[in-house]
Amino acid sequence: MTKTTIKKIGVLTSGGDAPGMNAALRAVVRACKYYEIASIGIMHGYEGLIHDDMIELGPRDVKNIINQGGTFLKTARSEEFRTKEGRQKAYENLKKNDIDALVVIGGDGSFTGANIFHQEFDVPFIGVPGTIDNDIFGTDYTIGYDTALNTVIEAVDKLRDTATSHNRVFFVEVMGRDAGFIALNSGIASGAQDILIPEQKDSVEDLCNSLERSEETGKKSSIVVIAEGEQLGGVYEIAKQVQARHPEYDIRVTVLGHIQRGGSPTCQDRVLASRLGIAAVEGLLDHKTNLMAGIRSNKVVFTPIDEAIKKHNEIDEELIKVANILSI
Ligand SMILES: Nc1ncnc2c1ncn2[C@@H]1O[C@H](COP(=O)(O)OP(=O)(O)OP(=O)(O)O)[C@@H](O)[C@H]1O
Ligand SMILES: O=P(O)(O)OC[C@H]1O[C@](O)(CO)[C@@H](O)[C@@H]1O
Ligand SMILES: [Mg+2]
Repeated sequence: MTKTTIKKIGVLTSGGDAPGMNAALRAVVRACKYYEIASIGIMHGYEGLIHDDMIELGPRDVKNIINQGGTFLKTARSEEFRTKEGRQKAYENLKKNDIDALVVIGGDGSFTGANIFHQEFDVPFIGVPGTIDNDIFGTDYTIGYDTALNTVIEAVDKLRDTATSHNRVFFVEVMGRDAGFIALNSGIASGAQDILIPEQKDSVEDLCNSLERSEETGKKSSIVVIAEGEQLGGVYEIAKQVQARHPEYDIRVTVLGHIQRGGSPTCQDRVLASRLGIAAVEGLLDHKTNLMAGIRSNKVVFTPIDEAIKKHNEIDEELIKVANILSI
């Protein structure tokens, strides 16, 4: 199937939604029109392939969505697609709808699914990294990450107001079950006293030392940003352990949760999504497959999907240093 002339591209969004997925969808649909091929939107991620839930899309069908969070196509974490039978059904529906290739907008799991599907049925695909976590190798930024960061700092700025008024210590949990990019960058931008991420070995003792150090120099309230995937047992457990060592601290915990996944995408996410959506279509028309379109040093690049899935962007040590120096 790889060398078939592509006349119709199917596009889906899969995994956790991310602000900017709609802008990517819009770009895919309009690029298809520009290159005079058809596009079809597959609903609910891989579920829509399995259950033949798809809609033909033209340029006007994706109007007024560039500014909207969520995903017009809906998304899902499809258990059935993890099975051979589920993927067989997906392939049959793909043939039935004359779809020649796929654009998969999602995260590492979605790319893994597409890769297995390709190995089994030789369906060409290109991945577009849409996840707030920024945990995908081969791109400096994933779609949704910048918006999520801005949502976090807006929330933490508000928490700072009340923390300061009451002389409190706030522990704020942000998303990132495996990655600390949101925590590290939002923590720096919101002036956190400490930032705990899964990629770093932290301890409650070090955290207490940091809080005590700032207290000694006159600090009356603090914000600690903690990534969801941090290894010390979760934000409530960390707060409990700090409270045990410092009964005098007035501690509060805030879990920002799914608020981080919503909202109108930032300019950066809209532009990124627009560029990558077009690149994915152009790549497929150029008979590229099993690649992810990403952005590196502000240039569109393609990375083998295996690398995008298996390799990891390292946490930038310079950012750790910045966070440490500024929390003096
Ligand atoms: N090994 C696999 N085989 C088949 N399908 C898979 C596999 N891994 C993931 N998928 C499919 O991809 C979907 C999305 O994967 P996952 O839930 O890991 O999210 P993601 O794409 O990594 O996005 P995010 O991490 O941002 O939420 C899964 O629900 C499943 O349908
Ligand atoms: O919406 P769900 O299925 O609870 O998933 C939450 C997870 O999805 C993400 O938002 C994106 O991968 C993670 O940061 C978070 O751990
Ligand atoms: Mg993932």
